[in-house]
Amino acid sequence: MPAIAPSILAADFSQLGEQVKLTEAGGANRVHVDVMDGHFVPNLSMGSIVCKGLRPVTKMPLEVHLMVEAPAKFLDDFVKSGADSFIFHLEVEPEPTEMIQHIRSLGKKVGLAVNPNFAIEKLKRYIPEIDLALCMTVFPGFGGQKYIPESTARIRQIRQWIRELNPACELEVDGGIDARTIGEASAAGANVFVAGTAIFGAKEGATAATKHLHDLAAAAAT
Ligand SMILES: O=C(CO)[C@H](O)[C@H](O)COP(=O)(O)O
Ligand SMILES: [Fe+2]
Repeated sequence: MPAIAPSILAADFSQLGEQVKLTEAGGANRVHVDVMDGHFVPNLSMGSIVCKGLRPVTKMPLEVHLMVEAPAKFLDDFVKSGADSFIFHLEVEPEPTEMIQHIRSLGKKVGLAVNPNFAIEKLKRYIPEIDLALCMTVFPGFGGQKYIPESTARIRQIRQWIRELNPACELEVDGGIDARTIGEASAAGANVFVAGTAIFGAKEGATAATKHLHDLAAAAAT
């Protein structure tokens, strides 16, 4: 079963709780919280206070995507604020085992992300240690970008390694996922789909858009 993770980066922050509930009504499975520090990526976004605000509003797990240079610094505050899982980048932690174990010791799930120009071979050896691999399908830092077509072959390769090394590991895609691209990513082997603009910017509303993406991903799944 595919999972849809609405990225609140694209939500209307004047009514964030309501926006998240709309996606939950459409069958969303987890909330994707994009944390940017202005160093690892050229943009600033949100911190743990957003998780604290959302925690009482939704039953969905809160997944924190750390696009920051020093992810370890922020973990405790996010845990206190109700975060359920952390994704950090292999670019900033080239030897990630200690960080993976630290996140597990906090009782949280752990994901490892790679940017579109990062050698995925370096991710391979850590697949047995993680709960989720995140294949970025845009360069991180901004919502509303276009899916990079070369991502599809990368997704297919990572899925093959996951089958061989750790079949329980999830494969997430993030960036430019919409009704036109989700089928391709799903057919290539992704099973968790982050979508911001395609959900919160949808003419038909966030509930219908979430359901539509879910149906398309399920129909294309291999
Ligand atoms: O990590 C991210 C950006 O760095 C976001 O999760 C991603 O861009 C989602 O936005 P959209 O669906 O609009 O592309
Ligand atoms: Fe993200």
